[in-house]
Amino acid sequence: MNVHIADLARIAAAPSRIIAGLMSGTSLDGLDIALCEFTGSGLQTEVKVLHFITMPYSQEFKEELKAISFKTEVELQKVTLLNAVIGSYSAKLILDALKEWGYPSVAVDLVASHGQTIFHAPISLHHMESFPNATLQIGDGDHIAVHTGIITLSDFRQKHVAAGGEGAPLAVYGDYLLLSSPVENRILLNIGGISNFTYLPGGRNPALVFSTDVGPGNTLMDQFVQLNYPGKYYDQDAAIAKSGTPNTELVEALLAHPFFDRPFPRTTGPELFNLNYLQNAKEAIGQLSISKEDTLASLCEFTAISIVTAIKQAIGEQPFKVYLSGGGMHNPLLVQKISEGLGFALNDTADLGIDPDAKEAVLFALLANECVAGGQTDFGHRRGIPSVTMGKISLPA
Ligand SMILES: Nc1ncnc2c1ncn2[C@@H]1O[C@H](COP(=O)(O)OP(=O)(O)OP(=O)(O)O)[C@@H](O)[C@H]1O
Ligand SMILES: CC(=O)N[C@H]1[C@@H]2OC[C@@H](O2)[C@@H](O)[C@@H]1O[C@H](C)C(=O)O
Repeated sequence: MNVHIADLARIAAAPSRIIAGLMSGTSLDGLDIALCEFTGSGLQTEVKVLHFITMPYSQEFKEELKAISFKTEVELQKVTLLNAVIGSYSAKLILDALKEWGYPSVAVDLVASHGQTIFHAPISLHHMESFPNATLQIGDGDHIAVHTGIITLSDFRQKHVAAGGEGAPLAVYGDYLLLSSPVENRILLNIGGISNFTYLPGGRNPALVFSTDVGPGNTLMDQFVQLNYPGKYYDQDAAIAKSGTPNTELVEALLAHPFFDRPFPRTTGPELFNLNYLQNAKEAIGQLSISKEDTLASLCEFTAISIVTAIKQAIGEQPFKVYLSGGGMHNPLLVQKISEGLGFALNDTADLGIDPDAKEAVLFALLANECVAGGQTDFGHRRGIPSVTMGKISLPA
């Protein structure tokens, strides 16, 4: 038997596993690494996050990623090169993080790598009837396995698409196993570049849970700041948005897109929510000279309204709690507006034992744990939530 397959069988059968989960989202700002210890699988899964770090990308690397991301036309040679580079760079960042924590790489059983989404193309975006839903994450797992010596699982979204989904959101697979409650109705709201939530009705009925993207989280605000305030990456503590006033007509124009009428679950990305989207909304209302402050205040208002509307639509009249995660939970104006819209204060996933900044990296570690040591959760025959395990396995040699 191949020694690595024997190793994998041992890891799968062991009572616990150490898995490094890796996530880099649409902000292109760095690689989140969560070193996790798992025991059990399925609804018996228990996870302890041993260490978490965001390894920031250099400005140069961010620019390389930006040049090939979310555009219909890019340099194919660059995509090919970066597929290898992101893999080997991720391996270096994992080894650097392990060194910083004083944790030996031989003690890590598996790496679970999301890769970098460079284009997300559900049918609702491309509208080409002869083509399916599709999504592309690069940063090949073989490079990670070879350079770290650790068995690596990667490219989690393709199985979801192959089985009829849009390749996202995958959050439901982890949120259901780790964070659902027998009694409390929960919304787990992640505000990254794109915002998404998981609906977890109390009682843990897998046939009722789902995750959906809502629309933009930080991405429109971040893109606007990066273009208009050289040297700034985002509107820290919402200082700029707080100094402006939302333009009601602009907010309404931003909300007037058929994406917001699509049924749950729906998915999207910066391919749709970008500065052209903002420009089109300004043109639609014939107001091209709205101040920068008012534009940012409007983007914040729009983001909050789209989130509140989608949550209310999902939850109906039941009592529920909201648990936040993702970088947007550090934007005080956005959180205040969501909280006002819902009429109560919001919790975050730390209240459920998961560091909200680490949550998505933990999710991919959990998907690897299920792939190797667990199995499929049966969500029933539902659009957008195929009952599959995900991840491709790369051996180190
Ligand atoms: N103090 C703060 N004030 C305002 N916004 C903040 C603050 N801290 C973080 N943010 C927002 O969070 C963003 C980073 O969030 P995060 O890293 O979750 O995004 P992401 O990696 O793209 O997520 P995803 O993978 O879900 O797309 C920043 O770009 C900014 O918009
Ligand atoms: C295609 C893709 O990379 N989608 C991401 C993105 O970032 C947030 C949102 O859009 C979500 O759908 C997804 O990530 C999370 C981790 C998910 O799949 O649940």
